[in-house]
Amino acid sequence: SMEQGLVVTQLDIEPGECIKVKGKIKSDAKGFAVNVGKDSNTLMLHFNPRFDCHGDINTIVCNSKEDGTWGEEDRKADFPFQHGDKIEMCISFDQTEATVKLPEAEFKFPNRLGMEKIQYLAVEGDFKVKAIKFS
Ligand SMILES: CCCO[C@@H]1O[C@H](CO)[C@@H](O[C@@H]2O[C@H](CO)[C@H](O)[C@H](OCc3cn(Cc4ccccc4)nn3)[C@H]2O)[C@H](O)[C@H]1NC(C)=O
Repeated sequence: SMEQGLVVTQLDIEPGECIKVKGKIKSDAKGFAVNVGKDSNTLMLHFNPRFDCHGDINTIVCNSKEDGTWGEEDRKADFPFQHGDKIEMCISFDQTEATVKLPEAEFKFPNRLGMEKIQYLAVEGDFKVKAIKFS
């Protein structure tokens, strides 16, 4: 079965705080995802870089999930990832939007559910987590 990635629950991340995820993209990565929100069924942000999956090539797909139902997808123009990259991303949010900050790029996604805290983090797919930091 699909091996489960890192999951962190019982978090209490507030607006302006940052979740840092450091890791390595596998050399044969098809895609990976970073999910933040309340739990696996209620996501503020599903940040899903796709190298080659679901028919997408080198495309970041972002979405929200409310009570298990996906929202409208938001496909980003930039794709600042390469196979084998070691990356550090910093995820933060406010009442308006979530931000994924990378060294050379920044992505915004609306806080559609008006979430006031992040309690859940999951990293899935072809990404090897090396460290996480909450600040
Ligand atoms: C063209 C008509 C069909 O539309 C397609 O419908 C698919 C099913 O809803 C869309 O794919 C889903 O998009 C979601 C975001 O909107 C999620 O990315 C769905 O994947 C969830 C998921 C995570 N994981 C774990 C994982 C994550 C990354 C890599 C490996 C495993 N397994 N399944 C993914 O299956 C896919 O993005 C969508 N494509 C388009 C162009 O709209």
